[in-house]
Amino acid sequence: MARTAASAAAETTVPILDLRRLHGSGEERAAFLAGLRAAIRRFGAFYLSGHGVDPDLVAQGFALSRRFFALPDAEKLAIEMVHSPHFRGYTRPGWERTRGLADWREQVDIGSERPALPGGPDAPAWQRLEGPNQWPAALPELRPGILALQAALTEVTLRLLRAVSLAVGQREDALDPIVAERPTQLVKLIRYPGHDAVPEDSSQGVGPHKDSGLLTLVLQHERGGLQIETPAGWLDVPPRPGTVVVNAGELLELATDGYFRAAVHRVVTPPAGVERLSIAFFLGARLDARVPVLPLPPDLKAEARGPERDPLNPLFHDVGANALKGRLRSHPDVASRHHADLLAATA
Ligand SMILES: O=C(O)CCC(=O)C(=O)O
Ligand SMILES: [Fe+2]
Repeated sequence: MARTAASAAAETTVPILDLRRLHGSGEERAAFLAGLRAAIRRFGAFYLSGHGVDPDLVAQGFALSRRFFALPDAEKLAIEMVHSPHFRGYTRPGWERTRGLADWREQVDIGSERPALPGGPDAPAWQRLEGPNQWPAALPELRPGILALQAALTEVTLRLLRAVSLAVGQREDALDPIVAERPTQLVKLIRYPGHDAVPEDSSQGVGPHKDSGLLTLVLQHERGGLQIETPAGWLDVPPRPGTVVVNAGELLELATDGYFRAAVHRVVTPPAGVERLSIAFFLGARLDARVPVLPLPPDLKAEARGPERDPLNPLFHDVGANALKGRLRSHPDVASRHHADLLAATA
């Protein structure tokens, strides 16, 4: 049924789903899957409880993040992203862009820890996204701590992805081929400085966007600021103890032919004197895969609107092209230093 602005306005938060119910009785499992489908269809996002990620790993992740951001600028800039053709490393506040405007946050991008591919003139451009991370010499604990967290978040997100397939009437392994062996993993440690530390005319922590992969988990440390766009306006998604926020990404929008739409979301700059830490985990598909359009059952197919057509943000079934699009746009300094040939080709 079409949602009216009035009913959406009554909504104060996105639903909470308990992943333990997926492994409960038949009835619990069915209720979980129905709730999952409804939440992604309606909001593109939800809270997930019962996810089983070790709270100590999460606490350690935030502790490491805090220590990293407290390092002297010279230590952080030693691993600045502009040194990495693979878009890994540190980005200073104001250097990332969303829809052309500066995002007032600093962050470290830590992707799948794999060697660079050989490349060469005929290699597909997405191969440039694979390669080693940059690790700070001044904080050697970061590497094991964040890679352990990345592994735990990958495991739960893959489990959730199988549930998403079931929720739209597929076999649970329907999307396995596009994530087998080498899914795209990205952990982003993020710090949003308070309003006093950003230019006065901006409250853009990160501007409105869709995530380019399959599913994103957002861990928020104490402070809110994340908002999801709904027909009735922006909905706050503050932290809730024991939960993570899950966003559907562009590849799920493509796989369901728009039955699901990726969540448009943003983060608002915290008040003066307050900082906000978050850790986002992005699960994408294999960069060499093509996202299939799943054969939805007729009742769902009838409600699939097709993927959104936004000239400013075309969506690509070729996973590598979709991932590269987002990276080149968000990090123009990396793009012009390492990938000027691609910019010239798409200009
Ligand atoms: O920091 C957050 O809460 C969300 C970050 C986000 O949406 C992103 O980095 O894509
Ligand atoms: Fe995002």
